[in-house]
Amino acid sequence: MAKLTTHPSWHALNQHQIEMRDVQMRDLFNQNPKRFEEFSLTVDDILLDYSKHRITKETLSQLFQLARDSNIEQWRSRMFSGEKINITEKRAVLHTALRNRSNTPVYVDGKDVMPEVNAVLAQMRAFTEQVRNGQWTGFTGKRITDIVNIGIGGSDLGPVMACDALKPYASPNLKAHFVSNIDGAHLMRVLEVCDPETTLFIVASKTFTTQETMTNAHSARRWFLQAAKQDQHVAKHFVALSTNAKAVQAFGIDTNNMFAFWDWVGGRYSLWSAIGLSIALYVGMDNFEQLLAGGHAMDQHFLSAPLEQNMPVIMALLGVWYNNFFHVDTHAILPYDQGMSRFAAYLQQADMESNGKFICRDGSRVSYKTGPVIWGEAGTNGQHAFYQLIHQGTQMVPADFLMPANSHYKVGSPDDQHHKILLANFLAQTQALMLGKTREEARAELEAQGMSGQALEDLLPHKVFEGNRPTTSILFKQLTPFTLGKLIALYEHKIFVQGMIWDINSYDQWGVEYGKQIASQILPQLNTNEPVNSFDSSTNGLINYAKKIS
Ligand SMILES: O=P(O)(O)OC[C@H]1O[C@H](O)[C@H](O)[C@@H](O)[C@@H]1O
Repeated sequence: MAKLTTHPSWHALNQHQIEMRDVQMRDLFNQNPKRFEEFSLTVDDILLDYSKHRITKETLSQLFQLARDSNIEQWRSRMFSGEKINITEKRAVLHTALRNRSNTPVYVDGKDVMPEVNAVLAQMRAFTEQVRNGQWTGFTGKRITDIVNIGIGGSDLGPVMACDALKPYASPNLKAHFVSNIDGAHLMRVLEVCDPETTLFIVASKTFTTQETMTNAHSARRWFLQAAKQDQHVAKHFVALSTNAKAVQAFGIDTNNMFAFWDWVGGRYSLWSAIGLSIALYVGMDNFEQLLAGGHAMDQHFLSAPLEQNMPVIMALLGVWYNNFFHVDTHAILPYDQGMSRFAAYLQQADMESNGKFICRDGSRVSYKTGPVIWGEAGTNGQHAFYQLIHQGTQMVPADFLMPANSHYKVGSPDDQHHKILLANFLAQTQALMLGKTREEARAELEAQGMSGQALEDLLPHKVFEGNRPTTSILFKQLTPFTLGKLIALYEHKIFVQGMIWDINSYDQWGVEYGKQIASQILPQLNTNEPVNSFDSSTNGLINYAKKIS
């Protein structure tokens, strides 16, 4: 396959960037009253407005050519059909099969995976219904009031994000807690508010070997047994979500209480699998299946829409445009929805663990930038924290603004203004970032405030906004389970398209493995009193100092 930088479209985009560098979006809007219509797209109720970008029709056509030169359509079929596109781990990448509500067969190694997928969904339904209706009781016969998901990374971030986002659909009888950090504070703060008689622990780990999760799970079991006394009661209070039945058994969880998934589900793509059990318990299986249906609907769009009208493809290409041709370093995720306050954290893993790679699929080093730093915060909180830099800092920060048109919450009075104020802020920010404020406009504004002379001249440069800062607006009707499913799948496919263009393997994570390996070499050193000198001098110094003061 030709290298990315040898495609004619790559070269053309480099040339085109020189023409576009100083083009002002406000001029593009002035020149074309139909810009919004021409640079926006809907999938069901989700509107993607990408008109506030430094792009023209020409830019897009070259970007679509780059996607075609990178064989995006072929790669897309290869992923959906179960080919082992995760080449370093020799695995298929089939989170799409988990939400394949059409039930058409999906083959891995010649075997249709759908019967197994459906069997686990049925097991999840039976279990969640029993817990939610009080039939499943704890060791003293009381119903379950608290669920504690113990997991980290992909076994935590998706469930945390989705439970928070879908809180309006939650059962009033169940509280959901999440323990991920190995810092004992995380577990202890949760246990403090739980009662062992009414708490169900969900040990979520694809590998069932992750140090943080296993340590937390063992400690939770000790805490539980202090009250329950007998090992046999563990069966009522601990379930496992994993691909590793052997390790689950070794931990002491009955495999009847295990919900399986498979090695073709990447950790950061696993919320659709048994890893979503905490979501299903919290909002009910019908709502969980709505989430899956939303993901499936986006899959169908991604598979069938031509590249030019394909939402994930457009988002991916805009990212490539800024990343590789404007050389930006970051991308902000700014949901104007309190329930989505963990969405950026979720996408940090989805995107950065997938596309934070410098090795091409053929083992050579890339000669261009790959994944950007993903970060963000719920609006309007971010406005009062870091938006200053987005408005007037020296670097360009492309940002996605997301918002539901309707809130689940009505606050007090019938003329509740909360949601309108939120929307006004969303719109104001994206407009201001695009328009900026010229020197003339700033001057007129200061004069209108009665300023003049040197005082005005001194203040004037600080009041100018260059604008021309790109944003994507994503507006949707309401944050339902179905819509959340679509949004997550939208970003998953955006990440896929970018990874394929950058010619990297978006589905392994050797960098994370490396950190784990080093931690396991250091841990034994912390259990001795001897001074350590086997590492570099900084690491030795830190270990020895920590020992001295602890
Ligand atoms: O589910 P587990 O096997 O416990 O793995 C939890 C997490 O471990 C590592 O951090 C991986 O890089 C993640 O992709 C994974 O989600």
